[in-house]
Amino acid sequence: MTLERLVIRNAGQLVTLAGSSDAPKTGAGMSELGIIEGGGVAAEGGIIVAVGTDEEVERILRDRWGDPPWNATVLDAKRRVVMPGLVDPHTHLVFAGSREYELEMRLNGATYMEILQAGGGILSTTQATRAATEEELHQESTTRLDQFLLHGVTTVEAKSGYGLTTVEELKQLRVARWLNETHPVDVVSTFMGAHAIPSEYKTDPDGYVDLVVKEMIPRVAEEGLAEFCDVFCEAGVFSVEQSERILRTGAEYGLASKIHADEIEPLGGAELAARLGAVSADHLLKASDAGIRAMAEAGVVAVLLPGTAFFLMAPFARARDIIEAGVPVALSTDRNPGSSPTESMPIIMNLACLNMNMTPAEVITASTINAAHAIGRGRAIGSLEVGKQADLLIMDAPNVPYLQYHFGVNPVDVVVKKGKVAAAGGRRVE
Ligand SMILES: N=CN[C@@H](CCC(=O)O)C(=O)O
Ligand SMILES: [Zn+2]
Repeated sequence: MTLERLVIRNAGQLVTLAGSSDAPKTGAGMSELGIIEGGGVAAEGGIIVAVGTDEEVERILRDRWGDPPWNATVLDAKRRVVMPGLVDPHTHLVFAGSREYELEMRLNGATYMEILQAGGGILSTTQATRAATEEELHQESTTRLDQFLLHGVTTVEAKSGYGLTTVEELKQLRVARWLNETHPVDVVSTFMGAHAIPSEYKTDPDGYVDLVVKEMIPRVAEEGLAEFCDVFCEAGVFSVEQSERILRTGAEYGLASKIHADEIEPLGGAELAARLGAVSADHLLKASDAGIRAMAEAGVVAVLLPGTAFFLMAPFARARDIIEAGVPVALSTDRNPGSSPTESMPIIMNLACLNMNMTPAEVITASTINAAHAIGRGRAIGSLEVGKQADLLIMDAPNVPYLQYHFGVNPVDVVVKKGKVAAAGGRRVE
């Protein structure tokens, strides 16, 4: 059996992001993209086998495959940007329904938390998700994954958290596993039973924490359904103490910690993430200076979600302060039906640049190699280096800054997933 071969040549800018597979980029390092002008890349069996100038790649391939013709798919990048596939490290992918009516309520003055406390928000999506079959959830989520793919995302993290009973949380995670098996986009699962206090436990929140800790986490671990455990640590949802108990139990069962931290109130989620050595702390709109410093010391990745600030009409996270403090920053859509209903990482990247003052180069780092580290995949994806998975994009842009300049359109032309063309010209390729 011959392994599938792919060659991309004639990139105007080949954005490699090489050299950060062991640890995410921080500070000035976030601006180092390892660009090769006039570059090329080749893959065999889904793995990158050559990266360099076109001449270097040709030489490596002659050594490896002999004289051409090579029986390979050869793509001409036409002097455009070639870069790693985007990684989205924070989504609530698997759910049923939509919540457009809440946008109108918010425009009329209701807040996100008021809607949740009145039994709407996450709780209304929970009702819809409980009522859906696994097949229905798989179908709805496949449509979302298709959109992710067309917008250049080749790996997503997906959280549970719209089940809020043991059976329903396991159902969501099984759908995520099924999507990973059936869709070209890789799906990395996170258990987030602590996403909201379900109505049944409204008067007994600690009883719900008991259920998460004593029943849900052991079952999730037993079935091997998730790699990470996440908590919505927020005033009126899960306290710092409750969050700590849940995340420590998750860690005992082998689930690495993530946390929705300091999104609406400055509760101390960033400090907790640092104390626990969490892989990432996400949102951070209200993170304190001390929390940010502690994250830098502990090496916690900050996953910033500017789509959420934009859609909730809230002040954006302090990306500049966070980067300058030495915290590695990643970006994500936070795809969910309430606070960020988009699969477009390119739009998120535009928002990060124009509303959080991240440079075009930092935005690329945050959406590739640093995002890969935020889900424990830094050694496998997120950069174009020999031995890594051949997930890459040809963009309709002559250079990196152009990607943030020509906003509001989908800049992705070709998506290569594991060495095969998975989408081109805005359509999936089977
Ligand atoms: N903030 C908590 N969870 C999600 C929103 C989920 C929802 O509204 O359905 C978030 O990350 O923004
Ligand atoms: Zn979220």
